[in-house]
Amino acid sequence: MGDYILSVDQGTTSSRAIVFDRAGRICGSGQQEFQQFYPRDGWVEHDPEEIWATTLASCEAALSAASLNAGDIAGIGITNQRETTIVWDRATGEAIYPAIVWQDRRTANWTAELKEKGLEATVSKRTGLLLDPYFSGSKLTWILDNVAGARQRAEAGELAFGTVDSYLLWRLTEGRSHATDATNASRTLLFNIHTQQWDDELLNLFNIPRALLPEVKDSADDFGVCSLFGAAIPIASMIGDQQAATVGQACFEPGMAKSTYGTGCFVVLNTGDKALNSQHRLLTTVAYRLAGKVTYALEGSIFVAGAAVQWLRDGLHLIGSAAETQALAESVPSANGVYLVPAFTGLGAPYWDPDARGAILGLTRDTGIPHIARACLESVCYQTRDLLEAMAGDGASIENLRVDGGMVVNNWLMQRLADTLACHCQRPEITETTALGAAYLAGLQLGLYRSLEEIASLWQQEHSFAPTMSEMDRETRYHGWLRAVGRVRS
Ligand SMILES: Nc1ncnc2c1ncn2[C@@H]1O[C@H](COP(=O)(O)OP(=O)(O)O)[C@@H](O)[C@H]1O
Ligand SMILES: O=P(O)(O)OC[C@H](O)CO
Repeated sequence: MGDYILSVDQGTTSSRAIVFDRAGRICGSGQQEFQQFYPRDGWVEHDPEEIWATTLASCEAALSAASLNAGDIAGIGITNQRETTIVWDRATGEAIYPAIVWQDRRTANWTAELKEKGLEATVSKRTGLLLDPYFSGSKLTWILDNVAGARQRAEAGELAFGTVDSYLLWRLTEGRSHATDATNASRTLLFNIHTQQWDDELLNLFNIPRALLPEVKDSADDFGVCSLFGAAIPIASMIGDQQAATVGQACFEPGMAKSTYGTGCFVVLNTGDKALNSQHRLLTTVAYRLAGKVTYALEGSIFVAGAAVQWLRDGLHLIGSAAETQALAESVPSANGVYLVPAFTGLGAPYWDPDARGAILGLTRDTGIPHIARACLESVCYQTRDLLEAMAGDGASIENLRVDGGMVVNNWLMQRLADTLACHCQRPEITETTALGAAYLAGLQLGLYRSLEEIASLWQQEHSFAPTMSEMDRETRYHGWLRAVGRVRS
């Protein structure tokens, strides 16, 4: 057995697999995009079979790109888009309904009703979350109530529920393991983050039979064995993607924070063994659980970051590639008063407004594509500032932010981010931090690393962006953003 780790990163728009060596270097990777389904306004679905097929193909491609065989792989780590909800038949492994994606808002009315009944405080106290359709709980109830026979079959123990990690684990172990980890469980609205147990009162509230649920394990644990690649490989870690990036960025000390810019944007701040109760509508979540010990985090979740750039490319056809936004933004001295609020699926933290919709404001006869592209990138910076303002309100001021995700190759965006936040934005050598985090935890479980300290010593900075904008400029621009957001609120 070699000391390579195969890391599976199942994201919202593509499935990826990366082989890492012990030093955290990439040896080979594979990636496949898959189809997004928007069957109705506010609905977003994936085909679970496509999630599986693209994952499997990516793993095979990564092994082949690294010129390695299954026998060289010490273990597999799994990281995944979180909250996305799948129910499958335990006998056949087939899903009974498409995966309902985290961005899906179909249960907004129901979660609003629960809120009106005054249930949010109870739910928040136990889960650290809010009553929002983002999380898995109401999506699972919807499947049980809307797919013929699902509730009876669930009660009879014939069906299994899982977030994408559990579903992949089931497939990778050929139906032998039904488990999740504490980070993924902490996004379901059904899991008590203080007792680390599925919570009977929450299961009652959402009317979920216990027989559906996976076992909850540590993020580095013995999850089973995969024999699909020609040798038996232990699956040694599972962790939600934003938490995995927190590990990949080595944010192991309280006060350290990372921000990931992919489809959405997620800021995660390590709060150590304290589950802070946010007064500013941030989430309290499990950062990782190792050897039964929980490290908590505060999280700010933005639903649309890179997805707005994708919309410029695929929806409006204003650009040919995401990378073009940098030259376009640089080609004009300012956005000329234009603000783009990308509330395509409502607004996440700190607004939590599922009914808000997007807008481009401040258009004049002079507005051109460069201004819109620049406003699009700026919206990512302003939304991050909204989160950091909320964190500051909760007593956490962030001076250094470790950044990663597909968007951080954009140097203009990174400089603008540092200017908007008035903090240093540190880009690491390896920006595939999500896959890296899952690999590190698998390596920890298998004894390739002795401790988190050893993992932290592997983190290397590629570039740090320092703020240069005047305070007056920064504040004037941000106030314009707040006014624009005020215009799209429901
Ligand atoms: N140079 C760039 N400038 C701005 N945005 C970019 C750039 N390159 C990629 N992106 C955006 O980054 C996102 C892809 O990041 P990635 O981390 O792969 O996303 P995910 O894991 O959510 O699928 C896309 O939405 C894309 O529009
Ligand atoms: O697939 P990503 O990288 O956009 O991440 C999605 C998040 O996990 C949703 O909570």
